[in-house]
Order: sequence, then structure tokens, then C-alpha cells
Amino acid sequence: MEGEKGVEKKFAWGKTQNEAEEPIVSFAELMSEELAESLSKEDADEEEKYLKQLEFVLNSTAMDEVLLNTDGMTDEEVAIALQRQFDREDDVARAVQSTDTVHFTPERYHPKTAQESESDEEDLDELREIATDMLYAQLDAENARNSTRLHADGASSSTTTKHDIGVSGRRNADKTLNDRMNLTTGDMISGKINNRVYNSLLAFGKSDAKRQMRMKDKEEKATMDTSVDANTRLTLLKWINQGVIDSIEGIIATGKESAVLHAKQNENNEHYAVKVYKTTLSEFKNRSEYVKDDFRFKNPRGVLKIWAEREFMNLSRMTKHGLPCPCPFKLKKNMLAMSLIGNGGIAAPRLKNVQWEFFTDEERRGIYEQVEKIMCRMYKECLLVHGDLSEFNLLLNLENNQVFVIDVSQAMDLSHPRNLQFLTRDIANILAFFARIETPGLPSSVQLFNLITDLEMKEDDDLNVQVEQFSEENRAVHLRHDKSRPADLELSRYQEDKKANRGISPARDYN
Ligand SMILES: Nc1ncnc2c1ncn2[C@@H]1O[C@H](COP(=O)(O)OP(=O)(O)OP(=O)(O)O)[C@@H](O)[C@H]1O
Repeated sequence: MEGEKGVEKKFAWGKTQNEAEEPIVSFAELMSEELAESLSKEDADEEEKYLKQLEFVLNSTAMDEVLLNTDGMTDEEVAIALQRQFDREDDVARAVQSTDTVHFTPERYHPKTAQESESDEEDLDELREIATDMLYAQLDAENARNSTRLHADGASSSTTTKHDIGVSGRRNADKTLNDRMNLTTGDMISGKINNRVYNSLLAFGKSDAKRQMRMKDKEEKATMDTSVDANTRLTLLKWINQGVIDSIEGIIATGKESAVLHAKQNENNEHYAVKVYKTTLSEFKNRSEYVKDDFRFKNPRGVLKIWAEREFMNLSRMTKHGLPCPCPFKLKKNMLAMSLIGNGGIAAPRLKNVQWEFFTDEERRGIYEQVEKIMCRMYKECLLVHGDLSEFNLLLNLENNQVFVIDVSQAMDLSHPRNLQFLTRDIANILAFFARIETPGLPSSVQLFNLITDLEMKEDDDLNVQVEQFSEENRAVHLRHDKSRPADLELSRYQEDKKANRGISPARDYN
């Protein structure tokens, strides 16, 4: 079908090859762009369809409340109304989990086959995230609302997130082929593409390449090779296509189990951190305390995704309570996008890396107090224990000396049987660090423990021993006070659905 060499090729519409407006691109290039476009279109379409359906279900649920609160109903009418409400709620819970067409009666619901969930699952995160936000808003509204009254403005349906219709609508429809350069992006792109996405990725590719050249350390090189792989780049490309981000500016850090990239959104001049969980599991062995006996870690394929999901959930809970931490807004497979802690795109340093000799006693004391408050609020308001808290997972904004907490994928709910032991370890780490930088007026570990938990451990006895003893004696006592918070409701619904779909115990799925 190709024209012979040397013979001027004419197109059907009369132009010669030289006059063609767009550069000729290889089949592989076209396929790559088409693939990326079609994938992101599928995502956006599915997301839009889903949002509409969910909005409809949530609004329908709200309508039923009016019926339920009508006085003077017979018992039979009340029973019917209750049944209807139950059915609606059931539909909402199912809608949260389903990417297929959502039907609005529970009897039509059927669990996916294992095969379907394998492939569909990967695209579910983003939808689950949006659905979760909406469900929280709905549940919050329900809690706040007087049971006999209904908001006239339907507040639940107006909840927006950075990545909903507005953002996904700003997709890069017009691609201009304007440049041809090499970029190793794995199988998906296989060589060259010419468009805005390419340019954005190119910037990343350059800094990536420069950094790789600088990297002498084998281990760090391995991190790059495994974290920013073809799939990661494909997801980044899709995010760029969807307008979620405009460019990847470089690498902020490579941690033990992740690479953290710096992403930028030009329109709002916002900077984001994209945490990419490594695709190798070698580091997870260091996490044996967390993963021991946990069925999820017997199947490595789902592990990274679950870590990202846990970090997303924990950060969401913390953000909701106003804790100083990154605000998560996008979750996809093993990638989590969140706000960048820092100034003007420069990431804030970890407490470990701060030059403490330039800080006064009062300043160090003030920074300690912020950390103390973070620990108290995480425990009391978020019902979480960090579990890996130290000077490595606390960032300091040098402009205003504000402390932020990061890296909460392993943070555990107070229902975790060993949460107090992990808390004790966090306390030891924090006090040891602040003692090292000569912070005045530090409490003892027992004092700090009691402050955080409101328990009454004795000053003179060893805290670890007391905690073990306390845990032993109070096995059946749950430290969680309020089990009916929206976040927990959502989580238990999510877990129930998972259980229904897969026959897996929800109790072991999350803490
Ligand atoms: N939202 C953020 N804003 C700015 N910097 C960040 C953000 N998230 C992570 N970082 C930087 O990336 C580094 C690694 O992130 P994080 O601690 O979450 O990953 P990790 O793989 O768990 O690392 P490690 O296990 O070594 O602590 C952090 O030490 C911090 O410097």
C-alpha cells in the first residue's frame, strides 16, 4: 500500500506529501496516542455516567426522607416507606462499587465474576474516590439535617472535587503534532509522540535522565527503574490528558517504598506531589509488623494498590479533620496525587534535614508543640495512630515554621489491636529526636502517652510493660468511641461490598 520511493505520493484530496499539514508519524506513534486518548476518554465517559447515576440515586434517597417523616402513617405505610429507603440506600452502596450500568433496585444487583473484577477493579479507584466524597457529603448532610426537613438546594449533589466533571471536562482535545524527539516511555509510547503531552513528559524525561545520570547509588537507580515504569507514565499521561496536571517537573524524593514526583497544574498555578508506590515488594519485608498474617500481602499484585488506597483513606480522614497534612485528590492503582507541602513548588524539608542550629529554643519548642498536637489530634479526632512517626515523616514549612505530617499508608485505626504499642514507638521516636536537637521542656514518654490517650499510665513504671499489660487486660475493649461516623460507615459499606463480591472477611481488609 505504501507509495514507491522517489515517486511523489499524492493524497486522495489532491495534496502532495510535502504539502501535508501534519508531519507523518509512524504507526506506533499513532497507536500510542490513540491508545492514550481512548483510555482517557473511556475513563472520562465512565466517570461522567457514573456521577449522573449516583447523583440521581442520592437525590432519590433524599426524597424518601420526606415520606418517612410524614406523620399519621399506618404501620403498614411506615414499613413500606422504610423498605423503600432501605432499597435506596442499598442502591447507593452498590452504586459506589459498580462501574457497570447502575440499576436502581437491589434485586437487579449481582456480584461481578472474578474475571470481570480483575480488569474492572483497576479503573474503580478513581470512581470510588469520587463516590466516597459524594457519599460522605450525603451522610454528613443527613446527620446534620433535621430528620423532618430536607435541604431545598440538594447540597449533596453539588459537592465537587478537583477531579470531577469540571476537571475531567478540560481534556486535551486538540493535539498538535509539532515536534519529534526521543523519549523512552516503555511499551505504551514506544519511541516518539508529538503533542502537549509529549512535551510535558519530555520535561520529566529530561530531569529523569539527568537524575539517572547523577545517580551513583545502585539502590536509588533501582527505585527509578521500577517506580516510574511504563504503566506509571501511562497514568501520568492520562492525568495530563484529563487536565488533572499539566506537567511533571521532576522527582522530589525516592523513599523506601515509593518515588514522589513533583507535578504542576498551570491553570491554578498549583503544585502537587504524586506518590508512586514501587512495583517491587522487596521493601515490604521490612513492614512485617504491619503485614503479618494479613491475607492481602499473600497476593503481591494487590499490595501496592492497597497501600496507595490506605494512604488515600487516611489522608482523607485527616484532611477532613483539618490536620496539617497533604490533601489527597487522585488515586489510581499504585499512584496517589496530593497537595505539595512547600512553597512555590519547592518541597518543604523533613525535620531530619532542617538546620536546627539556626532555630531558637522557643522556635524548637513551638515546633515540638505542633508535633504533639498532631499526635493528639490524630488519635482523638481521626482515631488513628501514625505507626511510623519520626523526623523523616514530618515536614517543616520554613516560611512560617508550620509542621505537616506525611506518609500515613501504615497509619492504623484505633481498632487495630496493637495501636498502643505503635503509639509508644512513635512517642519514643519523637521525644528522642526533639531531645537530640535540644528542645527545652520536653515531657516524659508516659506524660505524652497519657496526654494523647487520656489513659493513666504510671510515671515510675516502664511504659512498654504497662502498655503490654493494658492491651492484655483490655483485649475486648475498643478504644474507638463512636462507631457510627460517616467515614466508618462508608468504609464498612465498602468492605461489606467487597466481602459480598469476593467472600473475603472485611474485618481483616482494613486494619
Ligand atoms: N505531599 C508532599 N509534599 C512534599 N514532599 C513530599 C510529599 N510527600 C512526600 N514528600 C517527600 O517525599 C519523601 C518520601 O515520601 P514518603 O515518606 O511518603 O514515602 P516513603 O516511600 O514512605 O518514604 P520513607 O519510607 O523513606 O519515609 C518524603 O520524605 C518527603 O520529603
